[in-house]
Amino acid sequence: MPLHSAPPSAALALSLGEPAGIGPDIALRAWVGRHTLHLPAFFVTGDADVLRRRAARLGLRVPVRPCAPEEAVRCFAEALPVVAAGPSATAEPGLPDATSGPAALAAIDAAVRLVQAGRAAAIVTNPIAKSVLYADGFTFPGHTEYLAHLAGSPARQPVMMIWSPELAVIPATIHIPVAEIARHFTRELLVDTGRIAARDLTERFGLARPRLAFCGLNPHAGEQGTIGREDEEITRPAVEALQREGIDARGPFPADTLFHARAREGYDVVIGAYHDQVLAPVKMLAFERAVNVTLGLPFVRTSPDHGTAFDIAGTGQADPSSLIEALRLARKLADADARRQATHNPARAEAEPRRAAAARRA
Ligand SMILES: NC(=O)C1=CN([C@@H]2O[C@H](COP(=O)(O)OP(=O)(O)OC[C@H]3O[C@@H](n4cnc5c(N)ncnc54)[C@H](O)[C@@H]3O)[C@@H](O)[C@H]2O)C=CC1
Ligand SMILES: NCC(=O)COP(=O)(O)O
Repeated sequence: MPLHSAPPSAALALSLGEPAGIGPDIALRAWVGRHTLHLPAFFVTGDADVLRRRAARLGLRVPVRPCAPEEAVRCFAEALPVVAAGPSATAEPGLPDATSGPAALAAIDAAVRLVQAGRAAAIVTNPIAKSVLYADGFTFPGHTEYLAHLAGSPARQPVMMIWSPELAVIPATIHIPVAEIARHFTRELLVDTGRIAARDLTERFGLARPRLAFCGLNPHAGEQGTIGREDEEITRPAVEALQREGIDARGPFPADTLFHARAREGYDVVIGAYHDQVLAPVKMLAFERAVNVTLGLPFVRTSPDHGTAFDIAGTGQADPSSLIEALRLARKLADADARRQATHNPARAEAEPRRAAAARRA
């Protein structure tokens, strides 16, 4: 899939997220800390009034300024740039309402359109409440699958990685009921996931030969097939298939002994069978620093590792650290994509600013 890359001067697009969640709180607090934290410039896509109301409630003096994406870098020093998108949202903090879903979705759609047009360097998404969107008829499990759909990704399954300096993990199956995990846990899924992880960790994260550790589905990785056959019949053949392609895949390993400090020195990322098997360890180790990254997309997308935290929205207790790390990582990965594109295709890289200008005029 060709990469979308914006001129290095383009800002990051941050989607508003669920208007009743902590997305507005952490966006405002990140902007307040922009100078001391040396944050890359970003603009929010969504309803500017949500941010104005939240700033007033939190007692934050943040000038919220509607602008075009191209003005965001210049504007960022003195105001929080907002690119208007979608309908007004009326939800109070902690209380999503009927305007929540459409507003959250429009903010994501706008961010994607802008990155695809080369008008944003990458997208960072604030948390959405899945149940609120499902109630509104949203048919994708989460951002990960929705973004892959918008990007026209050919992958059988988009890849979610939660990355932190301490530990990086990928759940092979994502937001599905536990009762359905075994049915979705296939050799093809693991091989596809391993390939996408190996490619993005090499090309975007700069690891020469990423080491992928596969978790077993069963206790003790099945104990040679005596506690469930899946790890002998699915996980091991998937690891061997990846090894034949030259990918450094290892396992299956029992999940219970894969996350202690010495074990973590033996791999770059864990590919687990299901969501909680691998997200619980990384959130325990690095809740404030971990970042959700979607792998295999033609543009960069990161997100804080946490959710909408309705219990503390609008109270001033929301910690913006994970969003700050998500902004930093998005900038780093987008710059890596732009450098790679310039190396592999200098003519295209040179034409990119003209293409983006044409897209703006269109
Ligand atoms: N990327 C996304 O869009 C994500 C969305 N979600 C959604 O979030 C909603 C709530 O999910 P929960 O499981 O309750 O997880 P949550 O992460 O929203 O909250 C769990 C606990 O951590 C606290 N917390 C979370 N972020 C915090 C922060 N930045 N600073 C201080 N405390 C924080 C909350 O107050 C709560 O006590 C769900 O609807 C879920 O679908 C969950 C994870 C990621
Ligand atoms: N638990 C992670 C999560 O819910 C994030 O999902 P996504 O919206 O990034 O697909």
